[in-house]
Amino acid sequence: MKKINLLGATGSIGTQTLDIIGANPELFTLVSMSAGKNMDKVREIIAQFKPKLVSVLEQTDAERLQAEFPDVKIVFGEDGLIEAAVGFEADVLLNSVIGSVGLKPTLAAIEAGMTIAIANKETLVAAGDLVVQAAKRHNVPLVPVDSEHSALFQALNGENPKRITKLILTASGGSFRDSTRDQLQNVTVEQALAHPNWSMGNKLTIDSATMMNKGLEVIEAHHLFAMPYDQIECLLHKESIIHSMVEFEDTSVMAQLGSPDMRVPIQYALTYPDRIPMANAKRLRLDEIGKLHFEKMDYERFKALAFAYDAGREGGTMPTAMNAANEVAVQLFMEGHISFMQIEDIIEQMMEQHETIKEPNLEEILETDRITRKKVYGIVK
Ligand SMILES: NC(=O)C1=CN([C@@H]2O[C@H](COP(=O)(O)OP(=O)(O)OC[C@H]3O[C@@H](n4cnc5c(N)ncnc54)[C@H](OP(=O)(O)O)[C@@H]3O)[C@@H](O)[C@H]2O)C=CC1
Ligand SMILES: CC(=O)[C@@H](O)[C@H](O)COP(=O)(O)O
Ligand SMILES: [Mn+2]
Repeated sequence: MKKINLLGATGSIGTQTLDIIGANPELFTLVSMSAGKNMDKVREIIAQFKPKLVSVLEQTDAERLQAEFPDVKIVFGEDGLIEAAVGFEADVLLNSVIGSVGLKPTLAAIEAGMTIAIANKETLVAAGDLVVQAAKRHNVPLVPVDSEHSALFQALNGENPKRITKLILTASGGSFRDSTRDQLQNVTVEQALAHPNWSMGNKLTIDSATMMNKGLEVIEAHHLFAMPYDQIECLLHKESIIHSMVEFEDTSVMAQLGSPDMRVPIQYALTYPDRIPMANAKRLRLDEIGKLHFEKMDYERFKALAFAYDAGREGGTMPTAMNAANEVAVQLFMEGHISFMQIEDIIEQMMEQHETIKEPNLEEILETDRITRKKVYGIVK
């Protein structure tokens, strides 16, 4: 029986993780969880999964929940999130919170010696070196949940990493993949939220539309697989059937395929190195799909992806600043304060202004994140 602590339990990855836990009660149990503000969902989860501890964002919500569920320990805020990550000697932290707020709980869980199943890519972008170094120091596995990285992880199973020539991340192109840059001037939030293949949380769906998601994933891959940026390539693949590929010295290419269903990589992260059957999943029928399409990535069209390569190559606190600028800009776009194209402008401006700290410590990373967010709010005001 694997004891799981789940951050972001009310979100897209969180609820799909709960589906897997619920479908396999003899294998997995939910010990501790966190949520943000969705209290209706929290009540449902407590009733079904009976976790020992629940962390929420706001103190007032925590007090109300505590009165309703006296047998559950209810905590809140940043400290609560850390407690939810490390509590009760659980075996695995599945981190599916959104944003760099996931960094401190991840480091705490690594220090507690837990296996980390990581969906929360912003943490790896903001502080990949720190997280990977800590995981090595504590001999803790970092198991990817993100579909592309799970694909790479699977394609690399049993391979000699020295023989890799490149990692190929596939990209759907997002909601505006068939639009020119001119056509993006007045697009709406609703249009940006219409992803062609995946049903995901709002922030990630917008990231996919700007192609910043692929940029975050390039940096994520750099850290998870210790691969130089020159050996990480992105390829447009509209169907999201090939989830990513690895090319080796002998020219062989290993790909992982499947219908777009995040429960597959989530479950694999929980059962690795084993596999178990997947309830109600659609089997891949290539004879029905017929054709798969591939296009060269256009870095002029998808500027945010080019920014991410720049930030990754610069290293230090530059990816931290880029990520923080993106998180705030996406929020401001969703709230109607800026246009879609201004997301890129803000990221570019913040990266130009940022003075990189090489080999930053945790405080320097947190300070970069805080200052960048403040600057973005400042310019938009
Ligand atoms: N969705 C997907 O298919 C995939 C997601 N990922 C990554 O997984 C992570 C989660 O994505 P996704 O599930 O889509 O996101 P969602 O927006 O659906 O869920 C985010 C979760 O985090 C909680 N949350 C939001 N803000 C805070 C905060 N400040 N403090 C504590 N908790 C907070 C939310 O709580 P509440 O809703 O209660 O407010 C919710 O539980 C992201 O890093 C994303 O990039 C990676 C690959 C695929
Ligand atoms: C499901 C998943 O892993 C997302 O991160 C996905 O990658 C989004 O797809 P695109 O960014 O390729 O549109
Ligand atoms: Mn992905």
